[in-house]
Amino acid sequence: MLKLETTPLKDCFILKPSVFEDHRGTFQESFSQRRFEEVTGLHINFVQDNQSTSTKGVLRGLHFQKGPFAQAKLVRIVLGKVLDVVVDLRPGSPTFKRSFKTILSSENHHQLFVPAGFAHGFLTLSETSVFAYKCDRYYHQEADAGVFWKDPDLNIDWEFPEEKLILSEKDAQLPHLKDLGL
Ligand SMILES: Cc1cn([C@H]2C[C@H](O)[C@@H](COP(=O)(O)OP(=O)(O)O[C@H]3O[C@@H](C)C(=O)[C@@H](O)[C@H]3O)O2)c(=O)[nH]c1=O
Repeated sequence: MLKLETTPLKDCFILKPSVFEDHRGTFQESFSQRRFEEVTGLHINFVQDNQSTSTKGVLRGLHFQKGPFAQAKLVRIVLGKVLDVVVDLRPGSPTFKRSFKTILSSENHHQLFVPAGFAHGFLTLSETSVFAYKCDRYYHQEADAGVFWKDPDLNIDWEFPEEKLILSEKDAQLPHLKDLGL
């Protein structure tokens, strides 16, 4: 069984797979194309799987790929706990510039579907995290883009002490929405 829960953002949803537990541990189908299509009605050809590890306080984001390289992503946590944040950057969408945040953890096993045209980021809340995601477009360095995590126009409460955040040099210098003409 795979359950879908809507979010306040258009086309963005949470997937909750069945998790089987026994004396050995747990089992889940972390992705089944057939079940994904049945539950979402979407036919998406995921072509790249990514995995990153982070320590507590690492904030990656908010990222997207520009134009024709925009990626839909199906994101999940393999180990640990993160605050996952998405922003609808699709001009014309009824939820344009609105954000949504949710906890993804190896306890709740939730997955988040991030539509193409969204910016995405996450903050590691556990001592370490292993984050995994599927993308429907290949990585293109030239199309790599992002929005500053603390953009006042987004007003996202990351619920974490700012002085303890760890960012890449690139992410610390990302533009604001208004610099992107959004
Ligand atoms: C994303 C990506 C990065 N790279 C390389 C580029 C760079 O040398 C190194 C680290 O890249 P980054 O610093 O961009 O990695 P990271 O900050 O983890 O980027 C990721 O953040 C999350 C929030 C997302 O949503 C992803 O789509 C992706 O943008 O890995 C690839 O080779 N392929 C890829 O698909």
